[in-house]
Amino acid sequence: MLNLMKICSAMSKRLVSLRSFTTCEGHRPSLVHKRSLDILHDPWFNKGTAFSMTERDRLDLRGLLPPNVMSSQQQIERFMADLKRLEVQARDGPSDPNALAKWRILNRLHDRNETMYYKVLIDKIEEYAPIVYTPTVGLVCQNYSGLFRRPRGMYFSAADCGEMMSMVYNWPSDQVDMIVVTDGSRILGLGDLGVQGIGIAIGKLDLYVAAAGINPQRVLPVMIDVGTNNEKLLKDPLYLGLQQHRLDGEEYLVVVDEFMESVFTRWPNAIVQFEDFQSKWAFKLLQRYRNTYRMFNDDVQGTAGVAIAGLLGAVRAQGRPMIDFPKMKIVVAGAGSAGIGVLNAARKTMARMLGNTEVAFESARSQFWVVDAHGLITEARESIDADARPFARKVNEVSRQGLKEGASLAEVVRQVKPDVLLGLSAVGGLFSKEVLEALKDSTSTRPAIFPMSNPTANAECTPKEAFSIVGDNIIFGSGSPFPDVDLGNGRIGHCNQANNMFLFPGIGLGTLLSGSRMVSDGMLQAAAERLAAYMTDEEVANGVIYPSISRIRDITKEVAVAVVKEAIEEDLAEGYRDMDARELKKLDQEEITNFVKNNMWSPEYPTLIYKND
Ligand SMILES: NC(=O)c1ccc[n+]([C@@H]2O[C@H](COP(=O)([O-])OP(=O)(O)OC[C@H]3O[C@@H](n4cnc5c(N)ncnc54)[C@H](O)[C@@H]3O)[C@@H](O)[C@H]2O)c1
Ligand SMILES: O=C(O)C[C@H](O)C(=O)O
Ligand SMILES: [Mg+2]
Repeated sequence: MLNLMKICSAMSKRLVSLRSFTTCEGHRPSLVHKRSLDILHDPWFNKGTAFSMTERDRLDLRGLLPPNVMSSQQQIERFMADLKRLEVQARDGPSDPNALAKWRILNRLHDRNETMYYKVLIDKIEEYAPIVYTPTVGLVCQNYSGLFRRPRGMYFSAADCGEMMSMVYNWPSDQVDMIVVTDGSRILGLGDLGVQGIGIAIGKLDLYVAAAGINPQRVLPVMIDVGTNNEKLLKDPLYLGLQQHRLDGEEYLVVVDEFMESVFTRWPNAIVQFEDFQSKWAFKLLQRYRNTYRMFNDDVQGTAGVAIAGLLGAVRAQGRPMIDFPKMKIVVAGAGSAGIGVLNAARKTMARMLGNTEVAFESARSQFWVVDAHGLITEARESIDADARPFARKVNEVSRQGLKEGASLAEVVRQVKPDVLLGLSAVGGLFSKEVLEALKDSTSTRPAIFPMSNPTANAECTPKEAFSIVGDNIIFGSGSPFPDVDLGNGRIGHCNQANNMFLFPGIGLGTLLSGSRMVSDGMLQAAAERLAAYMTDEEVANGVIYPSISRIRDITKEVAVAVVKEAIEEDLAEGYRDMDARELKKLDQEEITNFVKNNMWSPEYPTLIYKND
């Protein structure tokens, strides 16, 4: 008896200690209010052939499944065998001929069994991120009307004005942590895809689950359908969205304002990521909401951070000290939401390094040359976009360099001999042979080339073109994934993926767990700096300036830790669940890391228990 009491007391102590250290969500039993087929049709609870016999009895599933109980590993193997079989049968998609077929199969798995879907995605992230995310997600959006099967996410249209506050209650989940919203007006470099742009919100949230461990029951993809200016879609009888031209001006703002008010009324702790809004609205909406709501714009702010990390990586790769960054000459092709976001952030970073004075900020401006669809932007241009104006070059300054208003990209590269050539233009092949030849005269020992536009066909150049024309000793980073280049003699030209996927999941997770009411500039800067410092000196010397996608869960955790720390330091952190602001402030670096790790969802089947109420 005494022994039994000792064992019980030891066990209860162990339970208490387990409770205080293990908050991993996957291990808790889940209460389920359904039985039978309702469970099998519910992707949140469905385990398919992995339901144990006792669970099948308890949940009235016996006879509804083949008798053999499979382990989750066996399920994955069966699924993988099917997926691989298809690779030799199907033919569609551009860079990967089977890409769309793979997406279809993965999407069906997503509909049937969320846990298994995310297990596949996490275990094989390198292979399937390019399918559920960039570049295939672009193809999916283009073909969405044909691919649409089961709805996923919410659609708010201009026709719903006045109704949104009640509509948000149609979503089945009382808790929503992450919302990704688009209006479909600039999907990757593919232009206005209208309602079909929902695919981009779904793809981004897939990475939120896979990389940041946001619970898939608490994500919400959203499409705000205010019409489309894509004439082809407007004429297509099968188009799923509103067949009208886009609302603009006040009419547009009324819709987005109502959406924001409605989602934050129901889910005050949610974070809203704006994605793929045309530049014209991207900046305006960011300014309009960023001090009131927990939101950020991924294309403006996420991209800026990823580019800063890449630019600092390029300085390191040249063997120069970081303080040399403000001396870099940078040519940017593209002055849209992404290009201007990068320019603003790079200028601020340079100014900070130079002492953060007004003089430093002013002088940093002269490190950039911006080329858009009309060529080099100078003050001589008749109408300059307000967001691009701070980067318009002075006429006398550029004339000393042999350049003038509207000079071509090749001329600019030839005259400036930049350290970095960065593309966010959405124009495939813009870094032509002529442009890359001109870059051979760069004054840098190791010029950096960043064709960041997506998807693959919109990349300004391929790594093969860059390495073969400019030379082996370059740094290369593209928005879409490309294979490394064989340089011969066992040497590899490394192709980095310079994509905002290395930041947005960590920014979202860090904001959520800190409970910060806003996403501050400091939090974004901390995220970028963490990414910049992530690679070792040896990796950087080998031209590896971003992690491989197989490490995305780790870098995301690290970025989230940096964001939480910064939110605490700025006194913005209000806490998350049991961890209130005061507790949060007491945590050291290791404890913050554990806090983040323990709150990341993993795809493991919980034991299900029936509860009737
Ligand atoms: N890698 C990433 O993480 C990442 C992040 C955000 C955006 N992007 C990509 O960047 C691209 C642009 O996005 P955006 O939101 O800024 O688009 P946008 O339409 O707002 O801007 C495009 C810009 O490119 C300019 N441009 C067009 N033709 C040009 C030419 N021939 N030469 C030079 N400039 C030219 C336009 O004038 C405009 O300033 C897209 O392809 C998008 O997928 C990549
Ligand atoms: O979606 C991506 O792959 C990156 C970026 O947000 C883009 O718009 O291209
Ligand atoms: Mg985007």
